[in-house]
Amino acid sequence: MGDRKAVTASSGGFDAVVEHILIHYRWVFVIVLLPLSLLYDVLLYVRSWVVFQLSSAPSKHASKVENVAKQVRQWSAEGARTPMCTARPSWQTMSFRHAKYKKTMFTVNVNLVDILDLSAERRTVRVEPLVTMGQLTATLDPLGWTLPFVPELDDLTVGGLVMGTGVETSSHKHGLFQHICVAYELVLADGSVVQVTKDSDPDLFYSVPWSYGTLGLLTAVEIRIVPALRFVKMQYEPVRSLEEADTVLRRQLDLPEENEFVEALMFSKDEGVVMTGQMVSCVDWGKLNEIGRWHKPWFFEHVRTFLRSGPGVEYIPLRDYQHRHSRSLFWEIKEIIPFGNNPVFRYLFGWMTPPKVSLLKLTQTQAVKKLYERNHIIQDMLVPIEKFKESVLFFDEEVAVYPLWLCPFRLPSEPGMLRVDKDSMYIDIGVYGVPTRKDFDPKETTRRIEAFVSKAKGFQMLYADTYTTREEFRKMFDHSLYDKMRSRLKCDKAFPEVYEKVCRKARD
Ligand SMILES: Cc1cc2nc3c(=O)[nH]c(=O)nc-3n(C[C@H](O)[C@H](O)[C@H](O)COP(=O)(O)OP(=O)(O)OC[C@H]3O[C@@H](n4cnc5c(N)ncnc54)[C@H](O)[C@@H]3O)c2cc1C
Ligand SMILES: NC(=O)C1=CN([C@@H]2O[C@H](COP(=O)(O)OP(=O)(O)OC[C@H]3O[C@@H](n4cnc5c(N)ncnc54)[C@H](OP(=O)(O)O)[C@@H]3O)[C@@H](O)[C@H]2O)C=CC1
Ligand SMILES: CC(C)=CCC[C@@H](C)[C@H]1CC[C@H]2C3=C(CC[C@]12C)[C@@]1(C)CC[C@H](O)C[C@@H]1CC3
Repeated sequence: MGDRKAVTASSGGFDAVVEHILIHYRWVFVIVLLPLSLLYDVLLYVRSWVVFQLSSAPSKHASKVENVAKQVRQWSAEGARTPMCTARPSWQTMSFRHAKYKKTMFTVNVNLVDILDLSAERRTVRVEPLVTMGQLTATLDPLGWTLPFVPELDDLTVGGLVMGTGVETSSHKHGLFQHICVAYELVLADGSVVQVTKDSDPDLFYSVPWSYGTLGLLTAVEIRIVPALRFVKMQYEPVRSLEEADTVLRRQLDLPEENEFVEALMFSKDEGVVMTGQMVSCVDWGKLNEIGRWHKPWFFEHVRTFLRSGPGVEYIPLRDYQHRHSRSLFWEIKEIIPFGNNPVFRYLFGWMTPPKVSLLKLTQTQAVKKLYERNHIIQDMLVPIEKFKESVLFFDEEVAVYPLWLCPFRLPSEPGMLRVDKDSMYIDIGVYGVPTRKDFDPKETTRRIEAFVSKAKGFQMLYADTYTTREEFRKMFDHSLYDKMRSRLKCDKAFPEVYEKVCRKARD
């Protein structure tokens, strides 16, 4: 990775040798982690299986929520000395950083991990906040239902996606994760439990998304579901310039009835592949590609082959499609297991991959962390689709990291943090990897990118590092409804402001 030598040379003697081994041979440790990751998943699986067999989750939900409320009352009885946050340890979460505030705040156990109810009539599923995307697709897809879209990475939780955000390739039709949610159950700062919908309390309903747990503790979410078909018919269309990428993307976005899924990967600023897909129940068996099987190439490498072979069509099982970037952690896995896409490795060990993000986070050493800090960027920027070309060129000048993930999404004009004047089409530009520009500086470069995005009327995803000042942050995100709700719900002492949770200073 990038500047490995510089980091290694910064220490001397024994430390330098250890650091060298940890950085250059991290894959050895990661391979040891693989069976542990698998064991972790198996234990979760057994636990969920037992819960399902006992059908115990729905009947226990109320008492688990009461336990959350009891902790909030206890916080108040103890004098409300420090603000509250969830007790979920930082290493389990889907972001590179660890939240410092977990060590100082009053932590509330929100240990709610089950799927509660599926209603075919209402077309919704009711879940607890720690239910993961992997768990939901494994449950819903075989029953013939699925989420309108499934944010990638199996271990993303419903709570994190509601309080943060989620975006995927059907977002051009369905919007962000908040737009497929119809009701929230929350424990508020006074210990009361409320059920909120768009109609019952619009102010609270619209201010929950992007509030990062700073208005209340989420204990259940009702999410829309749609009928699931077994396969996705995929069309791959290579593009040879940014202009062409823009034209093809817009053409495909103009056909929402035909295209359930729209996504693109740019492999340089002039070369990429636009992918469109529809759910189907019949396949041309000769074109079936079960990309989720353990020995299959990493999905982004598979996509790259269409640059050589030209346009193509194939069929992918639905769940394999929904988790297509999970096995390669988008393309981050190549920094961790450089030979992971080699067929020998895939056939022998592919069934144990990916290593769990949480275990990678838990076991990463200071040396690796520093290396990532200095030579790596993980950012998602949400910009109006009109700014697409300009943004890719800007990212290219600043970091030139490829592949670049492009995911268009619809942003309705609604109250809340993401305020737009009219319903608009945006695009998520995801940059994950080692910048190849020599003058990359984690802070200064990110600040320039943030300023560009803000000027373009865009938004930064906040699981990533934000270096904005409080004023810049408030300019990017509309706080008017949020401030009103914090005052109505008396959040001042109970929860920090969003900025205090997401700014770079709040994270290690
Ligand atoms: C009808 C039905 C009802 C169910 N009801 C419930 C329920 O009430 N409560 C419940 O918790 N589960 C429930 N499940 C989920 C069940 O536990 C999953 O089907 C199973 O856990 C997933 O295993 P898999 O081998 O199919 O997927 P895998 O391919 O092994 O899992 C894919 C990924 O999903 C993630 N994952 C899978 N299951 C879990 C989990 N339980 N927790 C965290 N991550 C997970 C893992 O990270 C893994 O990487 C239900 C399933 C069905 C079919
Ligand atoms: N495809 C996609 O869209 C992807 C999205 N992401 C991002 O990852 C994050 C989700 O990761 P995940 O590990 O699931 O979530 P996290 O545990 O990181 O939680 C994210 C935020 O939500 C708050 N939160 C979570 N659950 C609750 C709850 N029950 N009550 C109150 N607040 C809660 C957390 O508060 P606290 O700090 O108090 O714990 C935290 O501030 C999101 O920010 C998402 O945008 C990442 C990768 C892909
Ligand atoms: C699709 C969207 C919106 C975001 C995808 C983001 C992911 C690529 C990152 C989210 C968490 C990241 C972490 C890592 C790689 C990139 C993510 C998966 C590591 C695994 C990189 C290696 C480190 O040692 C641990 C990191 C944990 C978080």
